[in-house]
Order: sequence, then C-alpha cells, then structure tokens
Amino acid sequence: LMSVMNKNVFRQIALRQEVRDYLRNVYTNKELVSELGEDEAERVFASLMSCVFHPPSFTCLRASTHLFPIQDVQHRLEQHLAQQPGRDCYGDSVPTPIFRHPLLPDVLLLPVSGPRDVRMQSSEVTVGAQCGCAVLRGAHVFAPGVLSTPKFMKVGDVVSVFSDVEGRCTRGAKEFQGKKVFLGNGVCVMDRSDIFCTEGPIRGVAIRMNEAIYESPSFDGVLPTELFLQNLPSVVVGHVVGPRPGERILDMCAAPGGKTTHIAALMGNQGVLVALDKIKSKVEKIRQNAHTLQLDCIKAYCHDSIQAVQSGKTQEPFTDVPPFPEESFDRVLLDAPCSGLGQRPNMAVTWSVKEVCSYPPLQRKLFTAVRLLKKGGVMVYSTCTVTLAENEEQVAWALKTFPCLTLEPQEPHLGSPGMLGAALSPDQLMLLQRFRPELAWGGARDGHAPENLLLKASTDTIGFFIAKFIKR
Ligand SMILES: C[S@@+](CC[C@H](N)C(=O)[O-])C[C@H]1O[C@@H](n2cnc3c(N)ncnc32)[C@H](O)[C@@H]1O
Repeated sequence: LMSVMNKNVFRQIALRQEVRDYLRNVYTNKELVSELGEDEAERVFASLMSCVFHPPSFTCLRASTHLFPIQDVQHRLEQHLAQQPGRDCYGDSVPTPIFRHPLLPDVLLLPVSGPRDVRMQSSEVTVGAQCGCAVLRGAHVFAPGVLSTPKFMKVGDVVSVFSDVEGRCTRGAKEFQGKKVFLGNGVCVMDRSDIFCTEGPIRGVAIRMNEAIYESPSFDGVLPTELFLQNLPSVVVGHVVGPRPGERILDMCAAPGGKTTHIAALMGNQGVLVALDKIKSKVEKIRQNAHTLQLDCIKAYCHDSIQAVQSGKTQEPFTDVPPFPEESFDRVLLDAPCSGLGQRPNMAVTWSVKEVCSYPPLQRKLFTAVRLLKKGGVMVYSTCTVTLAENEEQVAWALKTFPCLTLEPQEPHLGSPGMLGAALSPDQLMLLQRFRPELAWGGARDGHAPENLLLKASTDTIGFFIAKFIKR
C-alpha cells in the first residue's frame, strides 16, 4: 500500500494549465518536431515534467581549493559523514560514498538515494513548498517552514512530513487536506507551541528527518569554510568564465554569491571581482559568503546592473564602485534573473504565463554587460530555466543586436548542445551548453550501473543554460 501511495504522489510538477501548454509548445516547436518527430518530442516533454519533480541523483559540493587541497577536504568530509551514515533503498545503514568529478577539479559528489518506500505515520505535519524541496535534498525541517502540525504535537513525537503543493495551507493550522506530497518521517525536536506561539522570528530545526523519501546527508553549517553546496551546472559556469589572477571581473547578478565566490577562488583571490545585486539584504549574503570563504578580492554593492554604465562622455577613471566607465572589465558574468523552471526538485510553480514571459525583456536590459566589457573580453550568460525565450532566443537576439559578440567554445562542456527552435545554426548550437535532465531521465526508480555514475552526475542535474561570448 505504501509503495502505491508513494508512486501516486510522486508524479509530475504541478503547473497552471497555461504554463504547461506554453512549455509544451516550446518542446514541440516546428524545428524540434521535424528533427525528432512528434512522438519523441512529446516523450521528451513528458520526461521533463516528471524529472523536475525529483531531486538530481547527486549532491554537488564545491571544495575551497583556494584554501585547502581537495584530498584534505574530502578527508574531513569523510570524517563528518562517518557520524551520519546514509540508508540504502532497503533502509539499511550504509556509509555515504564521496566521488570526485574527473573534469571538475573542485567538485565532490555524494549520491542521493531514493525514492524509497516509507510507511506513513498517523500524525501529519505540513511544510511550505520551499522547505519541502530542501527536505527532498537532504535538509531537516526548519521551524519557519512549518505550516500545520497536530494540536498536541510534542518533542519526541514521530510524524509524517508533507509538502503543501499549491500554497493553500495557512500557518498554524492543525491539519491540511489540500494537495500535498509525502516527504518522509521525522522526530519532533520542538513542541507545536515552540513553533507557533513564540514572540519574534522563530529559528532552528523543528523536525529531524530520519526516514526521508530521498536520502542525502544534511549540510547545514557543515565545514562552512571547506565546502559550498552548489548545483553542478553552476560550478561549470565558474570554469567557463575562465577567470585569471589579477583580472578585473564583474558579476552583474551576484546574490547570494555562489558563482562570485567560485570565480574569486579561481582568481586565487587576486584582482578585483565586483559583485552587484539590486536587493540590499541579498548583498549582505554575498559579503558573508565572501568572508566565510576568505575571499577579500570580492567588492559587493547594492546596485541595479541595468544602470551600471557611467553616463555622459567624460568618464571617471575606474574605481571598484558602480557605475563604471565603458570597457572596464576583462570578464563579465550575467547569471540572469529567470523563470527558474529548471530547478529540481520542484513540486509546483504557481506562476502565470505572463510572469514567465516577464523575464526576457529584463534579461535584454541586462546586456548592458556588453558595454562594460573590454574588447577581447569574455562574457558568460547563464540561466537556470528551460524556455527558449530566455536561452537560445536571447543568444540569437544578442548576436544580431551586438555584432561585436561572437560565440565561443566552452570548457568544460558537459551538457547537451543548445535546443532547436531559435533558428540558430548547428555550429552555433554546438557552442552552447544546455543541461537537459529530461534526456537522461528514465524514471525515478531508474537503476544505474556503477560505471555510469559520473555520467549520471553530469546529466541528471538541474535544467540550466550557458552561452559564452567574446567581444571583438
Ligand atoms: C539567478 S540569481 C543569481 C544567483 C547568483 N549568481 C549565484 O550564483 O549565487 C539572480 C539575481 O539577480 C538579481 N537581480 C535581478 N535584477 C537585477 C538587476 N537589475 N540588477 C542587479 N541584480 C539583479 C536578483 O536579486 C537575484 O539575486
């Protein structure tokens, strides 16, 4: 019975019908259908809808190789994991193996096991979708994420944890009958009253997960100077930018600083890396991450990157404070705000098509990046979404609008080529890198041979897009 229940709830991402139709049109566009045929294009789309619901099959950790040799970081991580062994699909305790990636010298990979069948308890706790996604990636339940608990829930109670898929559960409810997904079981470390009846903001773990549908070690506050939790395609971005010590680099949309800190580490903390974000509280997060990882070449500012070029003819000499004179930077990263539809796991997106389609105009405005780049400089554009309008179509637009830009090969290139549908040539598509988990997806219970593990780690990722340009 439990097995049947898990399979029923673990189906597909919940989207508004209009967004599903929009995406379906993207994945069955004319160019694609004439290449693949209609049935195959439909199959790939169905695969996308299913795979984004589930977490990638590896947790990716970036090691601080600017501070420690990777072997040392791996050793410390092994020692940490020895204290919290994982479970296999039968529920037996096993040590979590750590893999190195052959093409990414600063990456450590931990396999995620699951989904496994877990017996539901009679006591139910409901958490918000964001908290639910974190639980599917190995986190415990933190108190701010809890929405409903049984009336008399006490420390030590064993409860089943569900994620509210549609954002309908009210905080403080005693039960929830809406659309929800079972995430596993845990033990309460807070009473209901600790969660809901306290003055001021509530912090800390409320439920310690001990039988999650997907098992992965929890990394909250673990080895913070040695490790940074980051999706594999995002680590690829840092390498594709190709920073060198002593350069002047701009990260246009930087918070919370995952890619900024990686680029600074690859610069050996030498040079200037300006990190901009338009949200003040997020800029503080970049500074905290830079401080934790001991990277003082990062200069973070709260600034709208659309306004990052100095106006007027007489331009001030370069300081690291925005706005900047034209042609100030050796490299620019535009990791653009996007519709985020490649994120995994993702149980539900409540957005309308209008909201999804609001991103391309904003992304185009952020191509002020081109003016800030020196001649011969490198610009990388990336998103964590799967639409053509935010990816290949932006590349086609940029090549037409800025004749000084040419596409460049990317190193490493672990993803697929760009997707058909934006009238780019086969050679141009080959220069793009699109991470397409739907192509590797054989269902949540797809077993994989040990020799294919690393291929799986590079393909069963979040959906992601990278383009690299040079300004001639
Ligand atoms: C995809 S996230 C960046 C993730 C980040 N690069 C990382 O790897 O940690 C996009 C960011 O762009 C910021 N943003 C959106 N519009 C912006 C603008 N006009 N200027 C600067 N930042 C902007 C958002 O606040 C958000 O933090």
